[in-house]
Amino acid sequence: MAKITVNKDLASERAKCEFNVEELTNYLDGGRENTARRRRMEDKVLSVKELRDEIPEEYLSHKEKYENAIRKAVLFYKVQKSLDDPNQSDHERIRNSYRSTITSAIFKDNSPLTLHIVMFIPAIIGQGNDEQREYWLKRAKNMEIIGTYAQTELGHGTFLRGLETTATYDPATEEFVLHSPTLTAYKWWPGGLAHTANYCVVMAILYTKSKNCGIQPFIVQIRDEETHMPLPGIKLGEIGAKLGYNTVNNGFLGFDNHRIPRDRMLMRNAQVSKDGTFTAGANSKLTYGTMVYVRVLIVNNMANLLAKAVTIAIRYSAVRRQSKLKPEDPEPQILDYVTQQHKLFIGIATSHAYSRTALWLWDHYAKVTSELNAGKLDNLPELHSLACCLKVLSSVDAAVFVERSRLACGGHGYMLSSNLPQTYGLVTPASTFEGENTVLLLQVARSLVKAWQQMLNGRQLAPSMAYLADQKQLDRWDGSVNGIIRAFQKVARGKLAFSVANFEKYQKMGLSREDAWNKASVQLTAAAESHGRAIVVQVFKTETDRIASSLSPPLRKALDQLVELFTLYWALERLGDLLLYSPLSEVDVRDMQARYEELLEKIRPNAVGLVDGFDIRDEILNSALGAYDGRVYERLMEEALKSPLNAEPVNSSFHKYLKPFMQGKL
Ligand SMILES: CCCCCCCCCCCCCCCCCCCCCCCC(=O)SCCNC(=O)CCNC(=O)[C@H](O)C(C)(C)COP(=O)(O)OP(=O)(O)OC[C@H]1O[C@@H](n2cnc3c(N)ncnc32)[C@H](O)[C@@H]1OP(=O)(O)O
Ligand SMILES: Cc1cc2nc3c(=O)[nH]c(=O)nc-3n(C[C@H](O)[C@H](O)[C@H](O)COP(=O)(O)OP(=O)(O)OC[C@H]3O[C@@H](n4cnc5c(N)ncnc54)[C@H](O)[C@@H]3O)c2cc1C
Repeated sequence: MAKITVNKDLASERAKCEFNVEELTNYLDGGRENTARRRRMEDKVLSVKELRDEIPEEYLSHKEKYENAIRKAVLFYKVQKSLDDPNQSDHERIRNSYRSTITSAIFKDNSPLTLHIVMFIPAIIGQGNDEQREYWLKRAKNMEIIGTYAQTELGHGTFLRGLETTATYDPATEEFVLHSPTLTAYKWWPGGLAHTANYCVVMAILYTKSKNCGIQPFIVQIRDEETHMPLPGIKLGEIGAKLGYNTVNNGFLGFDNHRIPRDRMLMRNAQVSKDGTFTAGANSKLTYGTMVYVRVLIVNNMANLLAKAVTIAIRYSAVRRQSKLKPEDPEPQILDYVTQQHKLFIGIATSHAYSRTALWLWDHYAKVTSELNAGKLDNLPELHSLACCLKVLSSVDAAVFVERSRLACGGHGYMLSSNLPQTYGLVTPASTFEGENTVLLLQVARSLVKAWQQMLNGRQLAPSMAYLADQKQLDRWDGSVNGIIRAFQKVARGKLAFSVANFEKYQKMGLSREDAWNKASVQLTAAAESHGRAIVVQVFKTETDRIASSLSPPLRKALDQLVELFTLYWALERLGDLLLYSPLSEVDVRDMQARYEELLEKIRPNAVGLVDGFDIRDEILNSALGAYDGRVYERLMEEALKSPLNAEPVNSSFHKYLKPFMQGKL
C-alpha cells in the first residue's frame, strides 16, 4: 500500500490527542465488532470501482446526473444485498446501520431509491395487513417493484386533511377510483416519483357510500412493469431543479379517474369491505405512522451529516494558516483562533448529542411500535410529540452548524469540491420535509398544553413531560450540568405556563379558541422548542453517563467535556430565558462564560482526534478540504483541473462573442 504523507500540522494535532481515537470510534459504533462490521461493509462497497464517478457529479447535466445516479443506485443495491445478514430482524438491521454513511461515498446529492427504502417499504410494513405485507413486501424488498410515498400535493403539504386527491369506492366493480380534481391536487415532491418508481403509496381521501372517511393509504401502480410507460389515467413528471436532492428524482403525479382493485387499499388500520362498508381503525392517526418512523430516522441522519461537515471544517482549520496572533510569530493555524473553536466545537458536541438522542428515540420508537402491534395505544401521543420535537431540533441545529462549518472554511467552503454546500443541501430540507418545523412545534405545543391541563387535574404525565409537574423552585444556581438541565426544564415549564396563560387570556378577551391559539403561537412554539432543548441536554447527559462509564478515563473526560460544552453553549445562547425563569445572577453568567472559554481551550488539543473518531473515510467525506492527509491545496487544484473549462486553453466563446465585442464588431 502506498504510504500517505500527512500534512505536518495535522500529524502534530494527532500526536497531541489525549485519548485513544479507536476507542472513541468503537464507543460511537456501539462496540469493536460493530466498527469492524461497518468497515468491512465500507471496504466492500468502496472496492467496486464502478460506483465511483470519473467526472465530478457537479459537471454533469441534470439529466446525466439522474442517469448516473440510477446506474450507481442499482449497483450499490446489489453490493449491499450481497452483504446483508438475512438473520437480522428489520429492527436490528436499522439499528446496526445507524452509523453507516456509505451512501455519501456514492451520491453527493442522495439516491433516487431513497424513498423506496425509507418510506415505501415502511409504509407497507406499517399500513398493510398480513396478506398485503406478504405479497407486496416480498416484491418491494427484492426490488421487483420500486415505490415511493406520494402524499404532498401542489396545494397542500402540511394540512393533510386538506388533501384533494380522492379515492372513491365503486362497489359495482369493487374498485377505487383515484382522481385529482384540480391542478393543486397533483402529488408534488415524492422522491423517485418522476422516472424511477413504478408503484407508490398514495395518500388520498377515501369516499365510500358518499361519505368522507379521511385519509387512507393506497398502493398504486403508476408505470407498466415491462415498458415503464405511465399507465392510462396517470400523469407523471419531474418537478425540476432544486437547491439540493437533485438526484432524488422528485416528481409530480395526477390521476384521471384511475381505477385500482379494492385490495390495493392498505388495510392494516381501517378497512373497506366489498359492499363499501368502512371500518375505522383504532386511532385514525395510525395512518400517519410512516411519518413518525421517518422523523425518528431523520434525527440520526442529521447527526451523521453534521459529523461529516465538522470533520471537514476541523481538519481544514488545522491545516489552514491565516493572519497573525502575535506579530513575531508565523501565521497560526486558524483552529487556534478561539472564535473558530467557538464556531466548530459545538458542531462536534451537537453531532454526539443527536447521535445519542437518536438511538434513545429509536429504542423508544421500537418499544411503542410493539405496544401498538399488541393493540396498546397509550404511548402513541408521547411518541408523536417526541418524534416531532427531536426532528425539529436536530434539523435546525444541523443546518445551522453545517452552514457554520462551511463559513468557517472561508472562500474554499463555497467550493463544491469542499462538499460543504451539498451537505447543507442535504440538511436544510429536513426543516421542511416530514412535517414543516413550525407546524411540528405546534404539534408539540398541543401535547404540552394537554399535559399542563392533565397536571392541573392531578393526573400522571408521560415520562418526557413529568418534569412539568415539578413545582419546586430552583432556589440556587449551582452551575453544574445537572443543575443547568433542571434550569432548562424550569425554562420550558415557565414558558409553557406563560403561553397557556396567554392562550386563556385571549379566549377570555373574546377570541375563539382557534384565534387565541394562533395569537399565542409564537410563545407556544418557543415553549415547545425549550421543551426539546431540555430533553436533548438531559438525554445527552444521561445516555453518555450510562454508556461511557466503562471507558478509559481520558476518553471519558473528553466526552464529559463535550456534554458540558453543549450544556453551557445552550445556556449562554438562552441567557434571557434563564434570567427570566431561574435564579441566575450576573456573576453566574460571567462564570459560565469563563468556563465555556476554558472548555474550548481544553478541547483544542483533542479537536482533530474527536473528528477522526467519527471515522468517516475520505471517499465518504468527498471533500478536498477534509481528507485525512490534509493535502488541501493539492486537492483543490486537482479538483479545479477537472473543470471542463480547463480542457482547452481558449474557449470558443472568445471567438464567437468576446473578440468581436472587444473589437467593437458586435
Ligand atoms: C438510531 C436509529 C436510527 C437508525 C437509522 C438507520 C438508518 C438506515 C435506513 C436508511 C437511512 C436513511 C435515513 C434518511 C432520512 C432522511 C431521508 C428522508 C428523505 C425525504 C423524505 C421526505 C418525505 C416527506 O416529506 S413525506 C410527507 C411528510 N408530510 C408531513 O409530514 C405532513 C405534516 N402534517 C401532519 O403530519 C399533519 O397534518 C398534522 C400532524 C400537522 C396535523 O394533522 P391533523 O390535522 O390530522 O391533526 P390535528 O387536528 O392537528 O391533531 C389531531 C390529533 O392527532 C394527533 N396526531 C397528529 N399526528 C399524529 C401522529 N403522527 N401520530 C399520533 N398522533 C398524531 C395530534 O397530536 C392530535 O392529538 P390530540 O390528542 O387531539 O391533541
Ligand atoms: C427535498 C424534499 C423532499 C420531499 N419528499 C417528499 C416525499 O417523498 N413525499 C411527499 O409526500 N412529500 C415530500 N416532500 C414534501 C414535504 O413533506 C412538504 O414540503 C412539507 O410537508 C411542508 O409542506 P408544504 O411544502 O406544503 O409547506 P406549507 O405547509 O405550505 O408551509 C409554508 C409555510 O406555512 C407555514 N404553515 C403551514 N401551516 C401552518 C400552521 N398550521 N400553523 C402555522 N404555520 C403554518 C409553515 O410554517 C411554513 O412557514 C418533500 C419536500 C422536500 C423539500
